[in-house]
Parts: sequence; structure tokens; C-alpha cells
Amino acid sequence: MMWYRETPFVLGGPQQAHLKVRNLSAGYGAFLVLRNLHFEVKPGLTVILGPNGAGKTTLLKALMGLIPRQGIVLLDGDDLPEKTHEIVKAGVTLVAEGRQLFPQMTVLENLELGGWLCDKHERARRIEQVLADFPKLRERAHQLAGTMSGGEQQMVAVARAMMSAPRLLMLDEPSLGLAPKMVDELLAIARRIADNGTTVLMVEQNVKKALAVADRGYVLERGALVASGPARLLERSSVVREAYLGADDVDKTTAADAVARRRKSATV
Ligand SMILES: Nc1ncnc2c1ncn2[C@@H]1O[C@H](COP(=O)(O)OP(=O)(O)OP(=O)(O)O)[C@@H](O)[C@H]1O
Repeated sequence: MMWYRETPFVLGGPQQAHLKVRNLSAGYGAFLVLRNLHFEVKPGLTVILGPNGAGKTTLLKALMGLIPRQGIVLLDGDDLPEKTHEIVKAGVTLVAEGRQLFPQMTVLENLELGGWLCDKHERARRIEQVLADFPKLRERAHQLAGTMSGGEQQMVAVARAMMSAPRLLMLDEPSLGLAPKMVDELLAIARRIADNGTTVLMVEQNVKKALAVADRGYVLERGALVASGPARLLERSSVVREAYLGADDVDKTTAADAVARRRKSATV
């Protein structure tokens, strides 16, 4: 059985979010990580690539209101609120790195928490929809989340995020630490979610696989965007080819490998 049902799913909606970002700066206290970023997240699937420490997680945290930000962020033309719960209400949800499930709670209980903003009836309706969209989770509904495999937990984390019926879903390295088959399933799910009407912004280290499912991409290095464009063109661009896709086995190439290689070649 697939993790995600074949027929179109119900959550998400026809109203796809469009995010416009101008002069975004963010960091930790006096340590500025992101400096004056300009980018756009259009309906579909956008991926942000970049090496460890480039600021990818910081970028998602800033958009989610988890750290202060400066600059202009417009969601469908309106200012994105600054407080996290208002950002969720505006239709934006983040699946953080490390999934952050409640391990001592069941799958069902974790899903219920994803619907904290809606009333009991709406929550029950969304649970039904999510379980229809992720049929394998129905079988696991009463399993403690902490007893599931990493890949299964990531599915729960994505399903829980869908409980808020987001218009913009942000995923922070969803494939981290997963077996190749599970990586393929997860990226296919991200693609399906985008196809079904929820805009997706995804940070990924798995460059080749991420570009294969994405519509557009950006490359972030040391807090600055150094390349952008349609995924197909980005894959062929010299920045990405030289930095990220130069290894013998490109499927295994991660941004970390790429930077190590880049540094090595820079010192030769
Ligand atoms: N809570 C924090 N306090 C201070 N500095 C931080 C904090 N979190 C991250 N940083 C720093 O901000 C920079 C960017 O980190 P960030 O986690 O955004 O990078 P990343 O591109 O997501 O990398 P990774 O792929 O390793 O997750 C790094 O130099 C990191 O050390």
C-alpha cells in the first residue's frame, strides 16, 4: 500500500498561496544569518538548496515567526503576521526538522494536535480526510508515535501539518536520515500535495531528487541566494552542477559533500 492515496485528496484547497519576500533579514540576537533576501514562492513546489549552515532552517523559522525578521513578507498581497499562531491562522504551516512528534502519544492524538485551531467537529472531519489521504496511518492510528520508524514518523509529521489545511506548507529537510525508498515516497507526497492545491516550500539536501520533483528552486549559501530558476534549468546550471552534482553517484550527493568538494578545489 502507498503512503498516500492515488485519487485526489481533500485537504488543501483551490486557493494556492503566493509568497513574496523582499529584503528579508533574520538571525539570532546580534548574529545576522540572512541578509536582504528577495524571493518568491509561487503555487507549486519550490525547493531551497544549500550546504549545512547556509541558513535554510533559519529562513523557514523566520517565515514561521519563530525568530524575529526584518523586511517585507507578503502572503497573497497581505503582510504575513509576525506571531506564529497568527501565521498558522493565515494558512502557513511548518514541518520542522526532526519532526517533533509527541512520542508518548498515538498517531491519532498527534494528528488531533495538528487541528488545534479548529472546533471539535471540524477537527473530526479533517482527521477523516487525513486518514483517507494517508491510508497507512489509519492502520497505525493507535500506535504510539515514538515506536514508529523514522520514515513513518515523518509521514505522521506531514499528515499532522495537513490537519491545519495549510495553503502554504513548509518542509525542513523531510528526507533527512531516511532510507532511499522512503525519501522517494516523501518527495512524491510533497509533489502530490503541491499538485492538489497547497503551495509547498521545501528545504532539501538531497539535491538531485529534490530538483526532480520541484518546479522551481533557490540556492542559499552563507545567508545569500546565489542561484534561482526553474528546477530543470537549475539542475543544468553551472552553480548547481559544479557544487552539488559533480560526484560519481549523484543520487548520493548531498549539499554537505558538495561544499566539502568546493572547499577542496578552492584550496588546490
Ligand atoms: N539558535 C541559534 N542560535 C545561534 N545561532 C544559530 C542558531 N541556530 C542556527 N544558528 C546558526 O545560524 C547559521 C545558519 O544555521 P541554519 O540551521 O539555518 O542552517 P541550515 O542551512 O539549515 O543548515 P543545516 O542543513 O545544517 O540544518 C549557522 O551558522 C548556525 O550555527
